[in-house]
Amino acid sequence: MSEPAVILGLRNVQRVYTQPVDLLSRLGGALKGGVKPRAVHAVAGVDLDVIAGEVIGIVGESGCGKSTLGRMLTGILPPTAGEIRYKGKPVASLGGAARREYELGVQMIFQDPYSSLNPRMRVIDIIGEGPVVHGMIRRGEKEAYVSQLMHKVGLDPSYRYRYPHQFSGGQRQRIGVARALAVKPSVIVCDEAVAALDVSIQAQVLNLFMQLRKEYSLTYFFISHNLGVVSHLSDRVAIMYLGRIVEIADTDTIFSRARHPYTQALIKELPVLRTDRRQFDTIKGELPSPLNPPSGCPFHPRCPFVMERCTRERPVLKPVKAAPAAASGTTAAGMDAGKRHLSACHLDDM
Ligand SMILES: Nc1ncnc2c1ncn2[C@@H]1O[C@H](COP(=O)(O)OP(=O)(O)OP(=O)(O)O)[C@@H](O)[C@H]1O
Repeated sequence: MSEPAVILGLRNVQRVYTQPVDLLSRLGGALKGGVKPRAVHAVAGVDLDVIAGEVIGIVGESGCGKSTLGRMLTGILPPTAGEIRYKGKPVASLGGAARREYELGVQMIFQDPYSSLNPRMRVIDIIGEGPVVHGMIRRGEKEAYVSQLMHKVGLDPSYRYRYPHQFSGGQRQRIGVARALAVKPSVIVCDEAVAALDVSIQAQVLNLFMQLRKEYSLTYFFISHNLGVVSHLSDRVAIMYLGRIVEIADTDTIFSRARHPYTQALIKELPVLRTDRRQFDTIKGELPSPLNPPSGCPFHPRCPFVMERCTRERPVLKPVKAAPAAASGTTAAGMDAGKRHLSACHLDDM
């Protein structure tokens, strides 16, 4: 069987922020004069192959590094260590036309449809200027091109000379989708793309994503704090905790055979999750500050199954041993990169 095409490959990707002092104080430090900025490992080493055409969901609590990871994928933010590859080539080494192909090929849709669109620009320019500037269409073709894209995303093309404030939240998010599509991307990174919308509108926008996926053969990197939202559209789900992936598997496996206690806790909470909540309040304790991460397994202070080993040794992400009932002749190690079930928990060694 041939290997699946990896469109984005991440190897030990990290992002360290030097935390400015005012941010430090927001993180709870009782800071008086003389405090030096400290390093925050927002993303502390992520290995991941994103397969062309898949929808991969990234889930975790606020502050676990999801947005930072998403921004690194688009090139907005460079990693401080590790490597990101686009279609097999290291992004850091791309220049000229190849760099431009990557930057256009990986587009981002942001959470806030109110602040992510320039209020002084008309929709025709928001959607159409990128393709003109990058030579994908001629200026004279802009009107027809934008009208066609507006139609595709469910907007009335006759509104193309309007400004963002003349649209509802859901419509603005559709403008953001059209702007991303306009430069013909292969990958779309959706960062909490429906979190700011009413629940009924969320469903419409999620359906739009799925419809466009088929039509444009898109790969989605779908970031959300809400496992419920992610489960509806993702082929695979990666669970992040304090800057690292702690479990990853196809969506059905995550729901039927989650191995990591954190994933299990997220699933248990699902019936009580509301889309406007950013914290999972039934998991014991709070997400530790990345300024001062716990020793050993980062989840150990909140884990109901904590063992002595967990307090001193950080478990690595490794293939989950197939349970005898679930093993159907294929071992986890023998499965392709897109299907593997990996978890980072010492319980798996028992
Ligand atoms: N520009 C920055 N400077 C300093 N620290 C930052 C910066 N951006 C993010 N951080 C810190 O990095 C960590 C990860 O933040 P990030 O926004 O990536 O997490 P997240 O999971 O996307 O959270 P949210 O869902 O709230 O956006 C947090 O501790 C955050 O305070």
